[in-house]
Amino acid sequence: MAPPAPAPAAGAPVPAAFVPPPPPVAPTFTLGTPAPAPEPAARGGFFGRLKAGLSRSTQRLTESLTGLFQKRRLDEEALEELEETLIAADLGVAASRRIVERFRSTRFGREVTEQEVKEALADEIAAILRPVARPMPLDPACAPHVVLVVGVNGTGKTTTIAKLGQQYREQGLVTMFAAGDTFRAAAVEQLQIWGERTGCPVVVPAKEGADAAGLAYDALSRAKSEGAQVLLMDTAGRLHNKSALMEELRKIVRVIRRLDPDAPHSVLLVLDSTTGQNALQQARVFKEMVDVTGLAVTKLDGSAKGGVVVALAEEFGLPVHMVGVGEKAADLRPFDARDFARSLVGLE
Ligand SMILES: Nc1nc2c(ncn2[C@@H]2O[C@H](COP(=O)(O)OP(=O)(O)OP(=O)(O)O)[C@@H](O)[C@H]2O)c(=O)[nH]1
Repeated sequence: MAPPAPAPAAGAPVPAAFVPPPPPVAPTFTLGTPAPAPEPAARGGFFGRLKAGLSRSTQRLTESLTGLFQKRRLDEEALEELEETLIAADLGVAASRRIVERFRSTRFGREVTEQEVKEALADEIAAILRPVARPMPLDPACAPHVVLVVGVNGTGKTTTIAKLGQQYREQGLVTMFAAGDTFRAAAVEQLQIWGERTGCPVVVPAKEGADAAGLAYDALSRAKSEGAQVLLMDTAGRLHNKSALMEELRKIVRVIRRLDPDAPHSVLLVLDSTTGQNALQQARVFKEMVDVTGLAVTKLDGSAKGGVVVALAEEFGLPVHMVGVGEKAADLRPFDARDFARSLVGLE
């Protein structure tokens, strides 16, 4: 598995994935509506990447399952081992228990094969994920629909904004970025580069350390006056200073509501799947700070802890709007419960 490419730096060559967007096509208003290109190929490609990407997570889970279910009676001991395996694969205690209880009530005492167990597991996992697999609703009539993008630094916020910007532009939507991580010059610069590559104007702070809420206000005023349909706002992610960050995020929300009482229309929390249980903790903390409306789970390619998506679904029930399975704009895709569940347990 190739390691993630480094974040773009000023003057870095343009990655092939971020070629200038093609001419706008008829607008569709949910993220990542599959391109009208040959459907099986597109799906196969994405499913293939998800499967390949999740292989480290899958391996962790299936290695234990293989030893466990070589035509074996599903007794108490086997159920206990199954529960431990699921917890070790980052699915979380609650979801693991729930799945095991379903196994107990439907298959207890029966002789089961590994294949049967995998199929049944995939079904149970998909059942937990299905209610949260929902695309991010977008209403360009809000003029603009404001998406506040929050999360710890390094989880993939800026890249996710860039990918979304590219996709929305391809859908013909006038999209703008706000570089709200005002204390990190590198973050502002990075967003400016992505703005140039994706053709999305970027509102930047007047100086390093400028008030993030002021920047947000300026960005929304400009987006309104320039007729933007979507405004993607980057924010700081300094979790070590939780109370200052909370104050900053709340102030941003207060201030932009002076211009649009319904803003932000979405608060997208970006979580890095490779951090496993940390992602759960981050979700808890950010939910306290701000009214998170949905999740983007990144870096599922190459994560050994992809099972954490199940734990997130079980604990928070927040919509998982999109998942990142690579560096390209097209690698940010809507979350499909069945595909994910089957990939995780190593099924086609
Ligand atoms: N493999 C892979 N890498 C990703 C994915 N999403 C983001 N990345 C990489 O993760 C790294 C961090 O992403 P950023 O977008 O810079 O993260 P950030 O949250 O904005 O972090 P700061 O810029 O530090 O605030 C970059 O190298 C991205 O290319 C993904 O889905 N898969």
